[in-house]
Amino acid sequence: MNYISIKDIDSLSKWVKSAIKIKKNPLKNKKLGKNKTLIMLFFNSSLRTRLSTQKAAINLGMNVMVMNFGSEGWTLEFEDGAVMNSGASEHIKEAAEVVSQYGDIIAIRAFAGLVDKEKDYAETVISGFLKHATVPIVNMESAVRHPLQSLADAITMEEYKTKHKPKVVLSWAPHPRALPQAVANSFVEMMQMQKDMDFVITHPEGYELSPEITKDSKIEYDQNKAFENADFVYVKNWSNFNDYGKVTNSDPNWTVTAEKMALTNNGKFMHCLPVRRNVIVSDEVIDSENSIVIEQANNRTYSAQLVLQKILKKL
Ligand SMILES: CCC[C@H](NC(C)=O)C(=O)O
Ligand SMILES: NC(=O)OP(=O)(O)O
Repeated sequence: MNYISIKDIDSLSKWVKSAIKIKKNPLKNKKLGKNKTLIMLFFNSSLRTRLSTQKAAINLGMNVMVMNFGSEGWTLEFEDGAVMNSGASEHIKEAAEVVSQYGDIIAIRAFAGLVDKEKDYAETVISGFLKHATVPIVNMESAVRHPLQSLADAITMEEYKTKHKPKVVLSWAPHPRALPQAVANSFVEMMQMQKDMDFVITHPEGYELSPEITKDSKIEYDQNKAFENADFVYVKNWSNFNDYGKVTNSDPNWTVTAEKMALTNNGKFMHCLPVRRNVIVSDEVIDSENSIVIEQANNRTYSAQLVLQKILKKL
């Protein structure tokens, strides 16, 4: 069993309930991971994913090995049959097979390069590990998806929802750097699995996410209209998908302010973090009692722990 996409989950509602049960007694399965090793490979930076996933493994009694592959590992070649006479020192085939011998589960973070859309959306890096590794793979944010985040997001909304069918908004907000679409993509895919939620995506025209992700999800180009009566406002920047990897809009009118949150139904503010204060969201909003970003980050441990537990039980 791998965990690459939120769509690897057979029943989101059952997984969310299981995660909340784990949260109530996180050391219940402390022996499950005894003498099993989680290897975590980071091609990019992390705070929450690294610490919460390691904490989850510790809660299950696992050994953990972490490597900053991006700065400490060899440059990898992912193309089969490549003549390796330029930058790459090692082929993914050897790297994945060798790492598989050192651990029982491999978790990988490898962000989108935001240069070659085809390469990114082919999930080249994590697909290379999936193809050549001989142990289960967990996605800690790939080019296209961040399923540990979106499972934690689902857990958080379950904990905080106050009505049967809450309105949930995914809102773009400006950012000075080009960021991946992965978090937004996974949030959309998770929302499409929700049975009783009213979901809308809002972003400037031209900032549409991949249609293969959004499918028939509702898109509203007027942010204020999207915020009306919302119960959850999930905010995330992403770089342009159509003009791939570019920052073509940095309009501060999309920054989430108290005035915008006043349009909601006393809505909760959510963000995966890290967040650029007073660019993505005002201090007033993120410091308000309606902001649940810290508990949302806490739930990353239980999201990861449920995934690791399910994989361990199948080893
Ligand atoms: C969890 C978010 C990771 C990353 N954020 C940054 C700042 O690179 C992103 O936007 O995908
Ligand atoms: N939300 C999230 O994945 O945070 P990090 O990038 O700090 O791991």
